[in-house]
Amino acid sequence: MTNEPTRTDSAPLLRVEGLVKHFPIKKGLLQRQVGAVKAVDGIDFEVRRGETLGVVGESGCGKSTMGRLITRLLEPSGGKVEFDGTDITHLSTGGMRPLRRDIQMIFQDPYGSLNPRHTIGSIVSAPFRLQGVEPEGGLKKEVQGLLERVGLSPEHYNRYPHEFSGGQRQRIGIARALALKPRLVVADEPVSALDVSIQAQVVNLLDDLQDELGLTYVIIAHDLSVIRHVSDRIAVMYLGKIVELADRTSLYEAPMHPYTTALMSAVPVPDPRRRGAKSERILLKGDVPSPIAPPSGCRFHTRCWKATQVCTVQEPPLLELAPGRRVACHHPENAPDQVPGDTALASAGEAIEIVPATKASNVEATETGAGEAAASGAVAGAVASAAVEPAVKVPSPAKAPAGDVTDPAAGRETVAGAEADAGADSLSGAGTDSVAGPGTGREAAGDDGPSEGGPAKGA
Ligand SMILES: Nc1ncnc2c1ncn2[C@@H]1O[C@H](COP(=O)(O)OP(=O)(O)OP(=O)(O)O)[C@@H](O)[C@H]1O
Repeated sequence: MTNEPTRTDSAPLLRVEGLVKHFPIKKGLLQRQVGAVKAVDGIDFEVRRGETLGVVGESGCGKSTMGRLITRLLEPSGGKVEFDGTDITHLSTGGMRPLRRDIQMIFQDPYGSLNPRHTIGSIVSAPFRLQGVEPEGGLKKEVQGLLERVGLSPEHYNRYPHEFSGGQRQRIGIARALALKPRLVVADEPVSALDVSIQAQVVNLLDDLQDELGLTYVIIAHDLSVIRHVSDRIAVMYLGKIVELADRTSLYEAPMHPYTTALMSAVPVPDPRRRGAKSERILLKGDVPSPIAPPSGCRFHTRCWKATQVCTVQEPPLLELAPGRRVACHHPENAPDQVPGDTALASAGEAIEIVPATKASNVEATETGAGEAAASGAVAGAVASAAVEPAVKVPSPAKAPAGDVTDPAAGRETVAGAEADAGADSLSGAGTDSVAGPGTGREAAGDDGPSEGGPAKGA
């Protein structure tokens, strides 16, 4: 069943160079452009065949926009997207149509992305209709086979989305995305709208399908426990930039970018016997700056405890500081300082607060609802024995109380959001079913079909 690569195995399936997406901000009667939201601001990476690239970062850092750019649901403002050697950056709707079979997207909100008036059979068979594909044994048989493959019953063919639990609806979305045997699947927060008890099942299903179908994944998530479980390599994003790109083990064991270090210190330890091993967490103070006017130099310098003068004026390039590890930082952790002896910023000492991990977990639990539960319960439960404990080098503590890390989602309304691309045609399936934006509602744990008990990736 594995899809055959059409080019040499060593060439990446997806290559992204200098990718940019600026959403124009328009004002007044004449709708003059007065600025831009720099959602994605020059990123480079590649995705190898058969791997899972995890993309992580705080809300508003541009993860979803990046996902929509590489699936060409959005038209890039600059840079290049190459899929299997073909430049798809500015392909028209018609030009993209044949590639829709190969590139699919799974969305966060399993309910909003399924048309409530269509039966499951009609939803999952939409990609075949849109692409004019007639499966060998007939459409119904093929769709029922797909339903079975994602852990649903073929009898569900004539039912409607509202009859299913959140986890089951996400399985339907996955069946639709996989209908035409794509080669690249971009999943945007595929489990974050699900109850934590269901998350592990869906993550394991994605894992199994990857092995079975030879899929390449880009999985976008803000939950580091989910990312740790699914990814081979991980890209960490901050304010429209990739600040670190590394294999999973290196990233979790010895993060190099201070932002990654702070993120990793927040990862709960799933094994209760090892909880004591992690005693401190780095809380970043201050808000994420606005992507309309990001800070000069290194975008993270306003919240970084290692920031020096050079960080305010010179943007650090994403450099390979160790084999397979790219980092954009003048003063990385676990690597030689790139600008030794530079004068520290006065604000650096106040940038963070070090708190005991247990207190921090409580804060997180009340703020996000399920942070630790997700890790220790469902998803990371599957990898508990293989959990990597991040080595957090604790810098000198600051004194003032921690501020919230907030969503910079500035001015989404004020912006010409509708620019969101007439040019971007719908993904197959999503073309007939409405695709909602990120959902927030958590689904109650319901009957979620057979549970998956697949082994954890790399465990
Ligand atoms: N259509 C749009 N028009 C204008 N601004 C947008 C649009 N889509 C996203 N943005 C802005 O671009 C920035 C990046 O948003 P994006 O959704 O990509 O971030 P994210 O990391 O996926 O966050 P989240 O996890 O909250 O979805 C945000 O400031 C957001 O407000």
